[in-house]
Amino acid sequence: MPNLAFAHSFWDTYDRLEKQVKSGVRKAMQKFQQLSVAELHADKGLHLESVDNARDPRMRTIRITDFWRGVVLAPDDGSDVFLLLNVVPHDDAYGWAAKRLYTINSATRAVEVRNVVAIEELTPPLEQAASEAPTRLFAKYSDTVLRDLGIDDQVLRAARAITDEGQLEAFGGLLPEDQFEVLQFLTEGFTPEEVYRDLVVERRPAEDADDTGDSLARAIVNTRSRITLITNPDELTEILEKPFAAWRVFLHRSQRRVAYRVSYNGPAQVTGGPGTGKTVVALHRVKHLLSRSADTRVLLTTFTTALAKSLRENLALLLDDDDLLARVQVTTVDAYANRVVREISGRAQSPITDADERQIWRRIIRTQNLPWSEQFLVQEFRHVVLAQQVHSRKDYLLADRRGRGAPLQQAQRVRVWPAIEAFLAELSAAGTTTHLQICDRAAELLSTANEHRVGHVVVDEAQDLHPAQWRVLRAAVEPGPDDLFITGDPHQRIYDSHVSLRAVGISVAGRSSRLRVNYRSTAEILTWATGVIDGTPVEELSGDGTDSLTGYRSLLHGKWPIAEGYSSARDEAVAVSELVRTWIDQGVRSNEIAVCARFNLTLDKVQDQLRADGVPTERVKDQPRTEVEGVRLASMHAMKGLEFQCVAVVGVSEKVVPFAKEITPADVDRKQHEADLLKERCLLFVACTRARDALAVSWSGTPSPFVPERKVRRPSR
Ligand SMILES: Nc1ncnc2c1ncn2[C@@H]1O[C@H](COP(=O)(O)OP(=O)(O)OP(=O)(O)O)[C@@H](O)[C@H]1O
Repeated sequence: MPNLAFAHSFWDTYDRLEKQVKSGVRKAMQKFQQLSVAELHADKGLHLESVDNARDPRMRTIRITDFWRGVVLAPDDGSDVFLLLNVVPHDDAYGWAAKRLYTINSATRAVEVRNVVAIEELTPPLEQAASEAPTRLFAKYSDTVLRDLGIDDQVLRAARAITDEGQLEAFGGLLPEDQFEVLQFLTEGFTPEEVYRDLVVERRPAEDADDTGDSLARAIVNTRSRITLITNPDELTEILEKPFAAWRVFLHRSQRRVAYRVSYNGPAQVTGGPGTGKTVVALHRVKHLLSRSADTRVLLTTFTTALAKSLRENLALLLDDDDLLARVQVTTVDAYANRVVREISGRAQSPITDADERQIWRRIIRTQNLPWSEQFLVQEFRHVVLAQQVHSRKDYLLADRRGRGAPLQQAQRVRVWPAIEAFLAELSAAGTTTHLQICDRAAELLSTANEHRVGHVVVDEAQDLHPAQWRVLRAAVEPGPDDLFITGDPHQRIYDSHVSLRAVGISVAGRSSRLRVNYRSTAEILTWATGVIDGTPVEELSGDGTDSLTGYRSLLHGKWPIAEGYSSARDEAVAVSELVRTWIDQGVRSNEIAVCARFNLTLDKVQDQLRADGVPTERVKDQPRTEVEGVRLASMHAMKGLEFQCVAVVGVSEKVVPFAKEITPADVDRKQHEADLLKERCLLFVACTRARDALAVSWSGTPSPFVPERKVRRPSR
């Protein structure tokens, strides 16, 4: 019986195939497990046939349905592993298969694929253009150095013609994977010795180091980062049934480079737009850190309880080993701080809720007859007093209020400080505190309690963390190599926390990488959603300069999002329910559909309508288990970090997004006004980028000014 293996290019399309095509794939795959090689060739239904003019003579197609073909690499060296490469519509399959060539990398011994036709066509014009250029990107490396790193003749010729990084990136998708990665590493300033150590040695199987007799089967086993080999029938069923766990097995080049880098000489940061795999990278980094020593302990942490729950579930999927899992603490920063204080000081903490906090501020505004809003005082306390650890009137009068909008005159500060004191006195009288104060207490205690520290901290969704939360993370781990690994996206900052990481003792200079390819949403959804941000500059994650979405893209295609207005909220709820039912009729599971809104009240209306129409629903805040059926309903804030096949963002009307109450009037404070507007833009951006295949945005009355419909251009295919 032959063996079967799947290349990562297969999953890129498989996940999105319709049910009937998927079932065709499953049936075809079973034949590979049931028939001998001779029987496979003779099977009429499978129709295993060679491809005319294929550059790789091992290329074959198989019949999946009338309209779909599978593309397979058939061994011709006496080995027995068939490699499934792709599932492609009939008319495109032959073109796809004819241009690709699979080879074995001379250094890593892994299977790589290139678009050989495109490289041949593009190299001569590139050489022509380069003849005029003053420098070439790889001029300083000799042919021998490049060959030792696995670069072969064709790639060497192309590399010699490349003059800058932009050209390399543009060419990259055509080049064999490991070779492209070697070239990327070199352009990023790594020495050939470092590339050899971090990439070649890491991938090349030790036992094969001197073996030159490569067979396709052996190389497939060596290509664990891009190919999964099926060793028993149950595994086949499992892998085809659970396609979205593909991230466990395949990391894309840029992801693997950052997640499995042997070591960083201090804190490292990974940024990237929504869906670029930052969480996936954080999880794999944990796996890598655990593999380095048997007693490594890791704190994997994030912002909200829902995100921590999802990290915990996904880490269990990735590690699948209780002993490894026991060495990782997965929790929110606040819960971690709380636990540290409880364990070290022996006293349980009772933080107040946001609602209680606001109530106290309202009372203080009344009794002290203050001219500021409760929102202003909440922010002043959070972003100045707690952020900068201001403990006295004198310090407050001198405090730097950078990022807080209009300056406060001394006379005004003199009036604010008694309000702050009154607030702190109320907390103390009631025996309570705030989460952020607990963080500071934990940081203080950790600085003298080494035994409570962990070996490494990995932080996901870092963009909303407050300086006090950063301080506790800084204190949780001894400064040094691989102390902190931070992932986040400043375009998804929805709580207005602005931090200079350097100021809290975390410098990521020289250890910062960016992911640019979105693996979640279609290019159509991404283009539309990016229009919500409308090019507004956003502050970098580390607080140094601004961040942009330049180069951010998706390789997937689908339908253009639906953006639709209704005359009343009732009509909108009816239409949304109808759309949800259409998605379900098309085969989408109800738990893969989300409806989200700025307010819970809007969700109540849609929920009533869905129930009346017989559609099961679940509120995300109730934390239903992933497999429980029911359309998920969530506020925009609660959508952070989640994803669904289809998403309806409802109630996106003029008065709701941005929500007037959250926006400081421009005449009161222009800077804060702009910051508040950006926060609301980011919120809508987060909600829209949760959708994988379908996005619908709706409103009643006048649409939100952030709805970009008419301004953005559809991506070309
Ligand atoms: N290497 C991979 N192979 C398969 N799927 C992947 C891979 N990397 C990411 N994905 C998928 O892309 C989606 C987005 O990944 P992830 O949640 O890690 O992105 P993110 O950058 O953290 O997103 P966000 O910032 O929007 O929360 C997930 O469905 C994930 O499984």
